[in-house]
Amino acid sequence: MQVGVIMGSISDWETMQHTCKALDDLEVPYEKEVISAHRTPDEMFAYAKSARERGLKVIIAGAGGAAHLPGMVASQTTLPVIGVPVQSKALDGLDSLLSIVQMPGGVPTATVAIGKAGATNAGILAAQMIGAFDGVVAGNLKNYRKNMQEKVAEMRDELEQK
Ligand SMILES: Nc1c(C(=O)O)ncn1[C@@H]1O[C@H](COP(=O)(O)O)[C@@H](O)[C@H]1O
Repeated sequence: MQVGVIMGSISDWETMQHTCKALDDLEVPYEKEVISAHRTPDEMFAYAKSARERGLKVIIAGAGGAAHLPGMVASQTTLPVIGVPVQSKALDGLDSLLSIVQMPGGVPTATVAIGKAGATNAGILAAQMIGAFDGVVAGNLKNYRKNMQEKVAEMRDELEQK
């Protein structure tokens, strides 16, 4: 597996399924797991520490509220970590976003937007990181962009009918 997709709770799946969909579309092999820095700290450390030797290239971590999972995973690996802020009920995901993005200097996490669009972008960004060194994935990304452009062309046709 090239990408590890982890989430703090099964309740994050509604968001994180969009990360998995993007990786499926781009044909990047991934594994998925529920792991929490707060609720399963020992497993979180073991996962992060063993990630590189297990062959992962990128970790995508989604969490909501006090979203410490991406940052804590990043502290235990030198693989790139992409954090997905899950939209929380109480604060609409602003808490998740700030918990993930405001890392101290020296331990970065790449941070995407809150919710579905961010989750999709996390998958694409991971593919782009891998595609920097992998011609097959780079080709899949090129096709993905081409499809997007074709969809915009369809929108233009549709707009003309309005
Ligand atoms: N932010 C974290 C972490 C963590 O950062 O370790 N573990 C769980 N959670 C978050 O708690 C929220 C509510 O979880 P429940 O729905 O299980 O109560 C989820 O969005 C999860 O990501």
